[in-house]
Amino acid sequence: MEKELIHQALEARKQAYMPYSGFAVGAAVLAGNKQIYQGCNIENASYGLTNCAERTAIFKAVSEGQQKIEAIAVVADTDGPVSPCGACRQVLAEFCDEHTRVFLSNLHGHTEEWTMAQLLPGAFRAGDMKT
Ligand SMILES: O=c1ccn([C@H]2C[C@H](O)[C@@H](CO)O2)c(=O)[nH]1
Ligand SMILES: [Zn+2]
Repeated sequence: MEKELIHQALEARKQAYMPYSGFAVGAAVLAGNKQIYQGCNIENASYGLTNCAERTAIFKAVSEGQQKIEAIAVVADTDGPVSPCGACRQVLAEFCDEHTRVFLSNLHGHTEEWTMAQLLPGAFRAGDMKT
């Protein structure tokens, strides 16, 4: 499973739209009945509107009715395993539980496995709100 997910993230990375940073990222989300949703980073001339590969993949899964992410892989050309940004960690936390497996890798196959709880300890969740 882990190898296939990382492979799918590598394939998704080929679609990256990154004319401003030149940094291509790919992600693959495992959800539902072993379905995989791929994502790449999509930049914008208004830089702040850039969407990371992780969020692209998550939003694709959710928009297809998958609200429970079982695992995610992320790949980029980094020295060590790529490190997801804070925004993506928070968005991931919305659709993962603390045990969700997170595979972070680079082009050399240097891979680390994290849990969601390790990726964003103390994540803010809807259940925290007293409304
Ligand atoms: O984990 C990460 C880190 C960065 N990026 C993208 C955003 C931007 O397009 C480029 C440089 O930050 O890489 C991702 O997609 N995922
Ligand atoms: Zn991000």
